[in-house]
Amino acid sequence: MGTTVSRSTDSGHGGSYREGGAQLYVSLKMENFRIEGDLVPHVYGSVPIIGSWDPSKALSMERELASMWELSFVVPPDHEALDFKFLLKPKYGATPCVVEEGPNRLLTGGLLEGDARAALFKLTEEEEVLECQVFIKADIVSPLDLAASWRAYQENLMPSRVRGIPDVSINAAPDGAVEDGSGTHLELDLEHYIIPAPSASSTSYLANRTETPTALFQIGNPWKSEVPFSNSENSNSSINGSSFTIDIASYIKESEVDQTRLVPPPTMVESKSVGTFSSLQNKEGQKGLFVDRGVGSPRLVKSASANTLTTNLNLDNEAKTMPEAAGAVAAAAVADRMHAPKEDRRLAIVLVGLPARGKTFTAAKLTRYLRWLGHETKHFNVGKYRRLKHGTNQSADFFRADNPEGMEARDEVAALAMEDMLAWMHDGGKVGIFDATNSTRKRRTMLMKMAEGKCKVIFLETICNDERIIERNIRLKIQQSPDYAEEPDYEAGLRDFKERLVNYEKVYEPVQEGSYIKMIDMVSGQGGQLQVNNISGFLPGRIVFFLVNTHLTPRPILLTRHGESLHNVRGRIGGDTVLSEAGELYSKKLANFIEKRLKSEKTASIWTSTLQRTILTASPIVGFPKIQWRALDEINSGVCDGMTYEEIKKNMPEEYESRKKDKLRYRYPRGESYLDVIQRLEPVIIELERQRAPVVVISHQAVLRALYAYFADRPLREVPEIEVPLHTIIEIQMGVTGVEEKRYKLMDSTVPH
Ligand SMILES: Nc1ncnc2c1ncn2[C@@H]1O[C@H](COP(=O)(O)OP(=O)(O)O)[C@@H](O)[C@H]1O
Ligand SMILES: O=P(O)(O)OC[C@H]1O[C@@](CO)(OP(=O)(O)O)[C@@H](O)[C@@H]1O
Repeated sequence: MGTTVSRSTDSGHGGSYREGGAQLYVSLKMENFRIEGDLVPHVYGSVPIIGSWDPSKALSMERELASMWELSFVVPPDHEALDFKFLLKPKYGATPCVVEEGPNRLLTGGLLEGDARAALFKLTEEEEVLECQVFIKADIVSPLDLAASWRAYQENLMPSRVRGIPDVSINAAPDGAVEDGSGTHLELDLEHYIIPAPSASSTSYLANRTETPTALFQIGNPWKSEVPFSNSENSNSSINGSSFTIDIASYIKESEVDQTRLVPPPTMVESKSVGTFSSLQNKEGQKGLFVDRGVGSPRLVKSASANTLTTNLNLDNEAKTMPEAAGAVAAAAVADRMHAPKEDRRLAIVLVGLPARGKTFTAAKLTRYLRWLGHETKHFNVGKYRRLKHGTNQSADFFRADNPEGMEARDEVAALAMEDMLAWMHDGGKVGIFDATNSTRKRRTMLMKMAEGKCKVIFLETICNDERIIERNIRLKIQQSPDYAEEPDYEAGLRDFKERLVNYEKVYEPVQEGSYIKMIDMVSGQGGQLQVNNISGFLPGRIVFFLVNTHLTPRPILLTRHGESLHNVRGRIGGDTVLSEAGELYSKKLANFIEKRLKSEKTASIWTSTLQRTILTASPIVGFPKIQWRALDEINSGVCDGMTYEEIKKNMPEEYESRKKDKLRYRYPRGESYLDVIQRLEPVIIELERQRAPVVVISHQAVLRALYAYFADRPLREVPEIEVPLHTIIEIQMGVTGVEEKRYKLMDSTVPH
């Protein structure tokens, strides 16, 4: 038995690895079949992360395979040399504690000094010696490597695990049609396979699904309402105990005289990337710098179940709701909370635009995206406030700029909605989306003043110059808006709405002030432009990136799990097994279904994961390019991979219970959590938004739950329980009214999962 030592020489960092903040990444493995009972291999040594020579603070290695134990950690940059030793002791006890024989092992500048040797443990007085093979790998990694997302590290750049199948492939159509298992051609009547979709149709009027006005239900003068707010620097506020009074009338008045203050010169767009270092505390209460790389880091990061990941930064109450350790989101939030000015930690996206320009549509979509990514977001629709306070039957006159009562009433409801939004942010809300026309500079100035010192404001203006699209939008509005629900005469409604539009057009002032994003003719996904001014920061950057990729071209997205796999039959999770007989039959039925469903489409693509069961499910599909995405791989169940749920319950009861308690945040040791999965799926969502042709996604249960939650606008907490049965296709129809869903069940599944 011996020891293997390696040090990456091609890391490209050159010179001293301390330069540029590069750090030492150490991966240790120990192999022996005879380590049993309570004894678990540990590592302890000269740096705090491995206990500073205190055996009780030694880091425990994790079982990777039956006979292989593993531990990786990153040494903080202020430690030149690392002395360490292996020891055996119980995971949660101090004795017995058997330290390996021989001198300390010394790593200097990433190189192991002295002889490579096996670890020898004297287990008994009678000199019984246990010899373990040891593998030591040290690597110099730059902070960027560590901080970058799962995509960046070599583990994820490995080629597909399914040998012989290229990442992109296309099967030519064979002579004759796809056959089913019995050899006869499947004549599919698609309608025959439709089953009811579980979620309510999302075509209902989007504004109805926005926040319920709170300010409207407060007693007293609506122009003077109490908002619990601590910031008292605003000249329009007066302190009253811990609450603070906003005098809305004075905001409006003041904004009439002071309109030039908010016009900074246009600046370049700045996009910042952030690292993912976070100071974490482990179960035993030891402090150490573990590196939270979010997803896909099974080799790099010490096992970390959800309950071991608690930030010890004493941040504000946002920390309660922030999905910890959710990769980029958590990293950005930590960085923002530590470095950004207080008001920049909350973001108000204020919509601007004439009626029927897609403001509510865009606001709802952005809300859905940000919530899905884990940012607490709410959509405040001023129209809803107006309808509640003034009824649904206001005529076009109400919207005339020379109608003082109408103007006052409209400003009032806008201010009330803004007030609700700011109060919500004060209670921990992160992103408020403020949806109204806000089409004059005076109104925007009022909103800016209200938000001063409390949140960052970005205007999001939707502009459309295509008369045909405007006409279509107007007709959609008449059909959907509660403003015309009681108007029996469609043409009269149309005339009134057009008159309302003219009233707005007369006083419309496009945004030229503050930070803004302008979406100009961005409906088709081709042409059009997105202009940005004075935008910086992680979240605004993501928002711009999201918006630039969205469009309204109608197309279906078909989501399906792979056909039943051998592991499904045995009730085992994860793995990379082939299909069962039933699974193979499904793959043929699916090919048949897709052939028929996408018959009239000029192009389409089939996306699979890199696991055999999805690739095999796609294999009978012909004529469409197939693309393998590693991001579509099933949730990584780490050390539980290949086990049944019963086995996990029996052998790792703590893990089983932790998952049961919080399935969304629970991270399998050396694997992923649902939140991790969501983070790694973000590029998939962006690409699904950007595609204009149909896409068929053949993936896995956990991944499809996460994708489906985005389209169906389901809250994160529900994600791990969403039903995604085998042998069923979920069709998401993207289009001008939003997202609609249909389900087709092609065959029964023989197993519950
Ligand atoms: N960027 C856009 N430009 C033009 N029309 C859009 C845009 N985004 C969505 N739409 C379309 O506009 C229709 C009406 O949108 P809605 O959000 O109700 O308008 P608004 O809130 O501006 O009155 C939507 O159903 C959608 O089809
Ligand atoms: O999060 P839970 O409910 O465990 O579901 C995810 C599990 O679904 C499974 C089946 O049990 O997906 P898949 O069918 O893709 O194999 C497991 O591999 C995976 O771990």
